[in-house]
Amino acid sequence: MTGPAAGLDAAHGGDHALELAGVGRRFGALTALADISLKVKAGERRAVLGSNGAGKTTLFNTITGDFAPTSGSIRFFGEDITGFPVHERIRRGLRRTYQVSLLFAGLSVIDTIFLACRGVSRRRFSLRRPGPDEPTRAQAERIMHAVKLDESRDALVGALSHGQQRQLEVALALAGAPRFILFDEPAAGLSPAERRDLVQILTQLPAHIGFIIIEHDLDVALRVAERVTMMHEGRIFREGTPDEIESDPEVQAIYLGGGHG
Ligand SMILES: Nc1ncnc2c1ncn2[C@@H]1O[C@H](COP(=O)(O)OP(=O)(O)OP(=O)(O)O)[C@@H](O)[C@H]1O
Repeated sequence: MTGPAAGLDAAHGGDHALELAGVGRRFGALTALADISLKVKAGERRAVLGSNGAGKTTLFNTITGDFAPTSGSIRFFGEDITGFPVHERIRRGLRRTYQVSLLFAGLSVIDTIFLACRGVSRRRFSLRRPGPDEPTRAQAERIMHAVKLDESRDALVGALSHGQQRQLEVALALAGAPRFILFDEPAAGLSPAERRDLVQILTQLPAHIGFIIIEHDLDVALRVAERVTMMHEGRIFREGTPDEIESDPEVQAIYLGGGHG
């Protein structure tokens, strides 16, 4: 094995952040996910692509615990989390972002990030007012810098551009000590300049934080991911490097709408 994945194998003793074995999810008669087996190494950056209704968001919901799978098992850093509630998965370092914004318009950027850091810290139930040198304040400042929002530090969330709000959502996923993040279409609705910022933010995340990104913008997905998993009608039908996926005729036929390049 060569490239970034080889180093990861050595560094993590072959450990996987995520291991899905035979995961399925039905909604009544509809099979949204069928027999999904997927391994993502610790620190790996993976894109999951597929047309509308392929099952990508359902896949995220089963990993986070929002939906229980109807079959199969899910391991997170070796631990079977299949039956765990959402908060137990968060406690172990799993994070996600949503397609639809869940931000509070009336809070400032720094307060939003601070509260997110506080919410996942062990001091969240403390009755003492946090002081100016409280460690979560410093963490909030670092995260704000990592998502390029320094200049909007005291702006209200409702006054941010759509792109800045998406950057803030990435910040929320970085609160606490994330080990793995699920990004659900973070580039949706962004301008070309905002997309470039997002690519930079994602590629500059600390190396130990792995992620899966669902993204319709191929340019973004293939630039930030080391490996790509293609889904179609609830199943995985291809996995490979961005180059392999981009030049695959079947991928082109199904996902890129024909044109066997
Ligand atoms: N809560 C639900 N109840 C019933 N059916 C659902 C539910 N969530 C998803 N589905 C169905 O499961 C299938 C997969 O949907 P899913 O949202 O996972 O696809 P997707 O690949 O994320 O699509 P998109 O790119 O449009 O977000 C679809 O047929 C969808 O209608």
